[in-house]
Amino acid sequence: MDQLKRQAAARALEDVRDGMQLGLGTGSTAKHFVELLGERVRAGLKVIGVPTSEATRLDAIRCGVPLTTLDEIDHLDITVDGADEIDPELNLIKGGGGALLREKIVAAASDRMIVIADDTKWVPTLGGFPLPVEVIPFGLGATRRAIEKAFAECGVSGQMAVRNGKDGHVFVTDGGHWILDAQLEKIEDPARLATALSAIPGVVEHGLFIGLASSAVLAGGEGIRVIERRKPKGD
Ligand SMILES: O=C(CO)[C@H](O)[C@H](O)COP(=O)(O)O
Repeated sequence: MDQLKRQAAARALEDVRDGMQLGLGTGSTAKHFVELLGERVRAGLKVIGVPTSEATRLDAIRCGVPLTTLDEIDHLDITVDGADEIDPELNLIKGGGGALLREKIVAAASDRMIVIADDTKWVPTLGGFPLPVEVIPFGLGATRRAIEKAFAECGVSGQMAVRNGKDGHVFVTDGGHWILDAQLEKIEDPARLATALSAIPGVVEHGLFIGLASSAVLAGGEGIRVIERRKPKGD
């Protein structure tokens, strides 16, 4: 599986040109991209990156990839990031690694988002992977109830749990927030659910990435498949 992730990362790297400003995703697949990019940088490629997490920032520094911020530059050419699920419209569930907020800010600031994954992430309908919802700890009970109401209005339901870290304590995001993971099984209308969740006070961000991915590079036993989004970015 790790080989497939690296193959997808290598394929995305083929789209990177000298002088590009890149968003650097988070997770085990995106980490391969950062490592391969580092090799190219050491061979003379001139690029600059914006990391989507503290973990990726440290990886990029280790690999020698120069970094900047979205305060210093006004746009990114390409963001390359992984995903937890990808549907045929290239809508995504992200946030398995807890970096969804920065990942979405960076993807939205990019001309193109290339999603890299092994082909087990390709699904007909989103929802098998628990949907991460990043929340402010204050007033969590009220936020939870509002989220459950939004789920009901959007025709989905399922258990929701506060995410714990490997140490058994509550997982705290890079932004200092908590994550609720919702087991929804099938999200028939992800765009509607995304809009409903975004309207709830206390919800900082959610892991539904609608209309952000431009293409997906899927690596599987049969080789690599590149799927281009049919509609323009943002639709
Ligand atoms: O959204 C993410 C982190 O917040 C990751 O991109 C997603 O969890 C996929 O990770 P991996 O490449 O390790 O399977």
